[in-house]
Amino acid sequence: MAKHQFQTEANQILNLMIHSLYSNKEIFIRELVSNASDALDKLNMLVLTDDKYKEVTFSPRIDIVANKEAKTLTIKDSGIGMNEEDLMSHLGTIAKSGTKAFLENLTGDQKKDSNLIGQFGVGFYACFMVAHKVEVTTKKAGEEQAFLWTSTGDGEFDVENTTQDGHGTTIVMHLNDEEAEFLEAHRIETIIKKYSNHIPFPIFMDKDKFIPAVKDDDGKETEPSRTEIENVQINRANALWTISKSEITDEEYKDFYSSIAHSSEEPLAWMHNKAEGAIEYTTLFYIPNKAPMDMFRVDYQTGIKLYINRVFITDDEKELMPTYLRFLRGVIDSKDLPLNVSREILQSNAVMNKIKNASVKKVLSELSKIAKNDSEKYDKFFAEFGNVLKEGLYSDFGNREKILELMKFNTINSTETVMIEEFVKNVDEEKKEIYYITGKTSLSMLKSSPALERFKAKGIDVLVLNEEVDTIIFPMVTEYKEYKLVHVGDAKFEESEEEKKAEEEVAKSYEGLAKEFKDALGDRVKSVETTSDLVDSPVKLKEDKEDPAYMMAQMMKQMGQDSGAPAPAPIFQINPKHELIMKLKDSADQNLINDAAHVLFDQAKLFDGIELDDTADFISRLNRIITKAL
Ligand SMILES: Nc1ncnc2c1ncn2[C@@H]1O[C@H](COP(=O)(O)OP(=O)(O)OP(=O)(O)O)[C@@H](O)[C@H]1O
Repeated sequence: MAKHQFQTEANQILNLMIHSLYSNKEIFIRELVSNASDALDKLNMLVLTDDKYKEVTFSPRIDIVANKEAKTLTIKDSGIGMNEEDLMSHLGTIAKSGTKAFLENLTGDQKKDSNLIGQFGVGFYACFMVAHKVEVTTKKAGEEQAFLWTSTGDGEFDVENTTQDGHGTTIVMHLNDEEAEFLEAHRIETIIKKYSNHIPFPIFMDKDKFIPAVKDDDGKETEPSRTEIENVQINRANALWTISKSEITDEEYKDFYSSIAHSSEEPLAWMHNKAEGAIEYTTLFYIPNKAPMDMFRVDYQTGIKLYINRVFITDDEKELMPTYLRFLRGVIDSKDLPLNVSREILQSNAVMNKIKNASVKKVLSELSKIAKNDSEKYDKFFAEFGNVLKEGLYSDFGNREKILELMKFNTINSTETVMIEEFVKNVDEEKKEIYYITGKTSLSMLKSSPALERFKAKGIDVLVLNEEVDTIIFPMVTEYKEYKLVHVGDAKFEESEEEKKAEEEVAKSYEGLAKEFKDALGDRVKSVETTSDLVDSPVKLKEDKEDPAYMMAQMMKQMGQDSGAPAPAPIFQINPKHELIMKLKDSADQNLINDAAHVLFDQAKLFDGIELDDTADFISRLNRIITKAL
């Protein structure tokens, strides 16, 4: 017998199972049955596609045996099984991507952490919530040697050779005294119906069967009533997605979600679609209630399982759906793909691509239906997944218009978010320009940005995009139908000849102050100029989009890289109609002009959500100005 230590993260999860998580213990059955079902899926595919497994018989079943005397619960499957190497790596270390995120998100608060466990497939280790000792006997299909893995969950596990008739895995859990409920047939059956009713393989269990008394013609009892033990199938074992929609109840849809998403929460919505025609396929997609914890990690786990004619192929293929729909959970099943499809083939397979493209269109149109018919639900969806969906605006050019129509926008004129179809109703029909502002600041701050003043003065509504991703994505979105999307900084309004002339004159009369500001600020600004865009604010910053450094930085940003180079110097714009600027023009106090140039520049940066280089300098200059004013 060889003793081994659990890897650190495995140990942390184990400790948590044993000492912290007391609510919703029943999910350990879901987790083990789901592993058994995965093991059957894997063997099914190998038997059908790999000559090495030609001799292996595939007779799929899962058995649950409760032994009240010995206080053991056993879950047995006739799946792929594990060899020594599998046992060591799968049941001793944790390689799952979500694990780290799970451990990082733990709060130490029992209640909150119990909820987290629901969002996260806890896997095999969940059995230690109810058992003080677990024995796994297993033999891999096509191999000779069987192994026994034993652990009491105290940091170590043993692996030794053993014998076993067929291939597959048997897990015996020695239950803690207070967990006797999990030995009751009706309790187990309820749990199976709740979480595992629609896994595609049958689950069997012994159940008491009541045999009524036998009576003769006179009504005299010839045989007393008795109970017999009968081994029965306790789940429906039908792949839910293959059943027609009208025959599936909401409860069944929800239960299936719970088994495939390992979640105790209800899904927000589901979409079940059967396509018949040149290519036949079925999809069943769910939108979860909450974003998966690993959604913004590069190593996120996919939630779509691919089946080929009901044979499970993979649940680890990120190409099945575009990454901006990575929150979806569900199934794609098609008869029209080759069973021995490899990952490379899958990615370039024309049938798969057609299924993928049609599925994306379907999901987007279903989302649009929800947005129209159930705005409350849609708002919930958008709050959780809006920023992920937004990624589609640059990664899925073909569906850009549809994705844009699924966005919810803040605008300067509305207190609630609006959708673009609504928004364009108020856009000038001649100019056909949709104006937007982006910035990494709070919504209220961005709404009061000086750059919006001329729009407010003209009563023109503007989309206010204050998420960091917006600053990267929206410069790439230039059109919506016949409308142009224009950044507020690039918007041009027609001016009469007189207006232009007047502006030129104003600019001339401010040349002196502009030069003094430029001298004071040096390389921090590219140039200083007057602007007619401002109403209430004295100054604002403008990016010089012609500057090669700006273009370079923008390109790097779009590729998701930070160039590390300092941001290119902006153009500093001053408002000649503002009292402060007018007074500075007439001032002869060079020190004051110098301080004001710095304070105003910093003020403009703050409005744009840019951190100050030297806050102490800003404060001391501001204080000097105030002192002078007193
Ligand atoms: N009954 C089984 N038969 C064969 N292999 C198994 C069985 N149970 C577990 N395993 C192996 O152990 C691994 C770890 O299982 P665990 O339940 O901890 O995580 P998982 O199933 O990979 O992830 P998740 O629970 O999130 O789906 C599995 O991926 C599988 O390789």
